[in-house]
Amino acid sequence: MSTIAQLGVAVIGIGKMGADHVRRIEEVISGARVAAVADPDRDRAAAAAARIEGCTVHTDPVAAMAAPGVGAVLIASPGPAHEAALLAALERDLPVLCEKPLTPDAEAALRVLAAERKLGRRRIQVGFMRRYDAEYIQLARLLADGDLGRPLMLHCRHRNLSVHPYFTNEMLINDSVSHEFDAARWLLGEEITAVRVYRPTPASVTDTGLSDPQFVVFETDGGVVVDVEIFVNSGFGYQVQAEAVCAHGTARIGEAHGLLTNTAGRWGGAIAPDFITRFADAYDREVQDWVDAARRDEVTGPGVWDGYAAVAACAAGIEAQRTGRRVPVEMIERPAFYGR
Ligand SMILES: NC(=O)C1=CN([C@@H]2O[C@H](COP(=O)(O)OP(=O)(O)OC[C@H]3O[C@@H](n4cnc5c(N)ncnc54)[C@H](O)[C@@H]3O)[C@@H](O)[C@H]2O)C=CC1
Ligand SMILES: O=C1[C@@H](O)[C@H](O)[C@@H](O)[C@H](O)[C@H]1O
Repeated sequence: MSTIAQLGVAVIGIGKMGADHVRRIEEVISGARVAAVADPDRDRAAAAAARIEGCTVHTDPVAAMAAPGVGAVLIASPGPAHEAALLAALERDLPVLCEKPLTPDAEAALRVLAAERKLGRRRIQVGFMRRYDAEYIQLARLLADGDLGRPLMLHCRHRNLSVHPYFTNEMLINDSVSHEFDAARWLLGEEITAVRVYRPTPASVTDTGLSDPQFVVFETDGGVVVDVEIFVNSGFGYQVQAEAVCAHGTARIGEAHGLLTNTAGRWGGAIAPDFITRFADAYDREVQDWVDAARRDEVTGPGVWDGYAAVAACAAGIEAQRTGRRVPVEMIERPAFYGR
């Protein structure tokens, strides 16, 4: 097996996540360098490239993919821009790490799936970083061991300090709850079959009409019921918690992260401000794994099928959010190409 000496990565979209991934590739992980960056905001892209020798700056993602030294693509643009970038990367047969959501709707996800199948080999990994988080991995192993018995329910809480002002109700599902859809599929090894969304009297409604918080309930084909409190402008910090209720016990992650203090008649600790802090280790492991696999010409992380399954659940979630009804998830049969 041959291994590429060092992977030259084109990073597409240099916002909050893209800039953090540029730093990670340059300063944290091994085996890769940032060879090109692209953002419609040229100054933003130039600022990220400023201290990186040989890194070219582009406003057009396709030009970045064609730049000298580029052998892989990391997509961190907003969801609606993912399909075009994914198809362009597949046309060049480049390995890709694409931030979630794969796409904002199921039709676009199926076009990406068809393009990868036509290429004839898996090239795309989707950025479901919770699969690389130490606590999630512990929970996954515990459930797989079976000591607690059959999982019956998952209770999840997903709170952000705040989100971008452009965040919408659809993004609450596509960008935020997509993590719980993927985590539940991965933890349980089951597909999601139906989604319902409750909208309590909101704490806030933003200019985009985002009503916050919301409560999402979904079912799996193994009969597990999952509930998710999603509260994206909570104003107090970033919390991602999950509790599995099984036939012979329960298991909980995400309760307290980091230092706990006892002083002056009080105990307490800090809450992470955002995902960049809370999931720093998970992103590092995710990107390192992706680079290592890409250098061997492989994809080992969550792929297009996982991205599509989450998008299909999101589509049902958005319809459920709009109508207040229980909406079944519509999915195609899993192609043999994507294994089991
Ligand atoms: N895995 C995770 O935990 C997280 C994933 N994300 C995902 O990362 C992506 C980016 O999110 P943020 O960094 O928070 O957004 P952001 O708004 O901070 O950054 C997006 C950047 O993409 C640029 N952009 C817009 N259209 C573009 C296009 N067509 N081509 C290239 N660049 C374009 C914008 O100018 C901006 O600089 C989204 O898909 C989001 O869901 C975001 C936060 C955490
Ligand atoms: O992926 C993410 C963001 O896009 C999303 O906006 C947040 O709600 C999530 O917590 C974060 O992990």
